[in-house]
Amino acid sequence: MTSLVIFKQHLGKIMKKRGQAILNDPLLNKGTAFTAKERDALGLAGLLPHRIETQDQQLERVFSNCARKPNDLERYIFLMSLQDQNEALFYRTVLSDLQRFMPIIYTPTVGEAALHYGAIFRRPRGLYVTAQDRGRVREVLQNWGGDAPSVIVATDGGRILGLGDLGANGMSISVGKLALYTAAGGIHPGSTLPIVIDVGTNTERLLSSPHYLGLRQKRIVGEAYQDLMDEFVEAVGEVFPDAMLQFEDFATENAITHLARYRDQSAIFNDDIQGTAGVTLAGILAALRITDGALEDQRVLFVGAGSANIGIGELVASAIAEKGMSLDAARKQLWFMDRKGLIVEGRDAINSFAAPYAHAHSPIGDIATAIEVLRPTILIGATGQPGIFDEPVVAAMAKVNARPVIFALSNPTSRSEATAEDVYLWSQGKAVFASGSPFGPVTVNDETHVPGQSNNVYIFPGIGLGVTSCKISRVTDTMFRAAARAVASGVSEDALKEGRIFPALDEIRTASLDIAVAIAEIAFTEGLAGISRPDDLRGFIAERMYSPRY
Ligand SMILES: NC(=O)C1=CN([C@@H]2O[C@H](COP(=O)(O)OP(=O)(O)OC[C@H]3O[C@@H](n4cnc5c(N)ncnc54)[C@H](OP(=O)(O)O)[C@@H]3O)[C@@H](O)[C@H]2O)C=CC1
Ligand SMILES: CC(=O)C(=O)O
Ligand SMILES: [Mg+2]
Repeated sequence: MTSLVIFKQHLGKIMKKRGQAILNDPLLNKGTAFTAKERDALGLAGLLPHRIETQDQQLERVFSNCARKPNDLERYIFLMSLQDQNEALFYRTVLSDLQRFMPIIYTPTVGEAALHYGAIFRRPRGLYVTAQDRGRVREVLQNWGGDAPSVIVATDGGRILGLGDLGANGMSISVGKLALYTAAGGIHPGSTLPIVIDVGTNTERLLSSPHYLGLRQKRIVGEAYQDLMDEFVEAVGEVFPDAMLQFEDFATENAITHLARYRDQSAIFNDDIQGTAGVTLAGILAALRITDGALEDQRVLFVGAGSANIGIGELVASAIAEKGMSLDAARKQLWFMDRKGLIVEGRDAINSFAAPYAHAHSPIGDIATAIEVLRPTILIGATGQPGIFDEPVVAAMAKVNARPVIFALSNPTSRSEATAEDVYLWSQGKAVFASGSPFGPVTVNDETHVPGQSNNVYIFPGIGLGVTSCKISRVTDTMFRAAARAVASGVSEDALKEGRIFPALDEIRTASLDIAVAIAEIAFTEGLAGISRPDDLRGFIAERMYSPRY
């Protein structure tokens, strides 16, 4: 369902609801901004203070209240409470300054919120499907009761950011991702549905915490887990047939298994595998405009062989192969390391998904040596291990490249493989650097470098916008390559001059629209769109983007 249709539904709803029911509905509530006419027509007389405010005046109050909070976790709690009261004002706030507010509602602060979900819990949001719901998942989904969602984000909390298994606390991530679908992708907030699939947790700290709100048991595994997932996906297809389903922050093996099992059933994708791949390919393409390199000439060393890096490897290999070589040959340019060192042919304990990258080579244990031997042009970390890109690693990259490209993708900031400051300093300002969580500009030898944020937030909102606007039935890898090209081409020459290889955050809605148009074109060509191609495709999609102004 498009945002436009949802918007019309809400207009219909506001005509039906009256008085307190309107003030208690965050999708309808405007608080002190209801006009005198609206107050009379909607039975609000006496329910609000006398003074009528503009949204800008309300915004000023939000800013000053937010500024008074002692830390970002308190600002997160405050903003989530605003979202529960007045969604339009919440999104107006977030969009007024994404640079300031995105790190609060998303990484890094959302990581802290996920760690403390039970302790800071105020009110439920979304749906909680548990292992005990086996056999009645449909019924649970039907209890949603709100408007049918067009975008669902579901996690089982198996690997939240780089923070490990957080069980039911993973709900914070589903909520955070969907806030960005609305802010960055213009998906109407009334058509988003966050879900946690609570299958337990293996994290002892949570199991013994008095505040933990999830199922207090170890994770279900094997057949019991797979059966629940099958039932869940089937139930989503029946209860919410028009919804796109995004899998988020499943542990790697489950992430890869679910994607392979369900991706051909409907519009389903995995953000950590495909969204991360899209944004990183975008970053590489933009970085090559700085280094003056060609994609097919790159050698990439991936540190970490989990869902994030494997997804990136597969997309980068397919993009290199598009330049005119076989997928096998393209994969030979990509190398992977895990905790046991370089993944090479014949080594033990190689996961099946990493096997295509186990090239013939002698073993190498540490990253700096691997760089000296393999001479990668690009180094990508997705390990959740802070600081493993240390001075010898960065110096080795700077020794073998005039402009080394280094991505430290792990989130939140506390898990980043390196800080921006260290990478610029240790490479004497030569590195083209991006990170999963934001870092500020760094000046080295009087030159200021602005790190990019290589985070899938640059991809999934645009995918959602395209899929929901044009009723796209499948989300394909071709679409993620197109999304990457769309984001990379949105990076200005001025941005590149300061080392920034992603669009500025205040341009993210344009980037999402570019992606939506690009993937819709593919869907029309491949017969995957559920509508006829509008003459003005860009205008058609743009007019479906939610605006939080009253
Ligand atoms: N920026 C973005 O948009 C995104 C970032 N991420 C980030 O990526 C990170 C990883 O996610 P995911 O791939 O799912 O996680 P996994 O935990 O499945 O994978 C981590 C990988 O890192 C390896 N590793 C751990 N420690 C080291 C080490 N010291 N040296 C070399 N390799 C090591 C592990 O090796 P082994 O197999 O031997 O244990 C494993 O292969 C997370 O921190 C997450 O926040 C994820 C998605 C999007
Ligand atoms: C950004 C993201 O999806 C992650 O760190 O898991
Ligand atoms: Mg994720």
